[in-house]
Amino acid sequence: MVKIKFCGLKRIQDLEKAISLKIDYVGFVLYPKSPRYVSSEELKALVSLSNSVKKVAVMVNPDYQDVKKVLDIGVDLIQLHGEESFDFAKKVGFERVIKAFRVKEKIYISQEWRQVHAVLLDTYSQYLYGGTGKTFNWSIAEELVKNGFRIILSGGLTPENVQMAVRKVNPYGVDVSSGIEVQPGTKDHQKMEAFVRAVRSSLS
Ligand SMILES: O=C(O)c1ccccc1NCC(=O)[C@H](O)[C@H](O)COP(=O)(O)O
Repeated sequence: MVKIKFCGLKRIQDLEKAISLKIDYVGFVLYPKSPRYVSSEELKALVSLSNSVKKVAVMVNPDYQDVKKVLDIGVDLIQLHGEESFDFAKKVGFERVIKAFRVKEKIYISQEWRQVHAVLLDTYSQYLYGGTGKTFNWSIAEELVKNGFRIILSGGLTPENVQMAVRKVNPYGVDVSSGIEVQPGTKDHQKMEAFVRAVRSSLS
């Protein structure tokens, strides 16, 4: 079954809805310039309510000390969403890292990155690190899956297009943020349900 990650959760009621849908990962954005930013205090409260789901902290070019503090709060995985090096991921611990790569027209990802928990492919923008709501050429993701990468497909997924994406790419997982939102940081519960339904019926 394709794994599902909802990202950019800020509100307790959205987290509770995500948990009730039995998805696999929830993501909290710790990048201060994001409209989906959560503070350490907010993170603590959200993490304490998320027992039955993997908790992912999304960070952009963090210091190792900041990563350690976040792991101490109880998150399971760190999504490195900037230009972090392979050595930095090694220091964090490969099993705890989702490495995001932002795709323009082409991308080369060296084989050593296959050691991390998963590689997340998102859409490149010169203005935003994430949450663009835009798709990229899924053939690039399809190729990396065929080359043995554990890919979480992201960027512009919605309840309407996710089934097509899963059928084309056959990813390990899918990630969505703005496609299930009313506005940045406020999730739409009907869209959350529709997204999960679409993913779970995509292979039948
Ligand atoms: O969502 C953000 O605001 C964000 C800011 C800085 C770094 C990463 C961010 N989001 C990371 C995610 O994993 C999003 O789910 C991903 O970019 C897809 O977003 P969307 O295209 O809106 O589904």
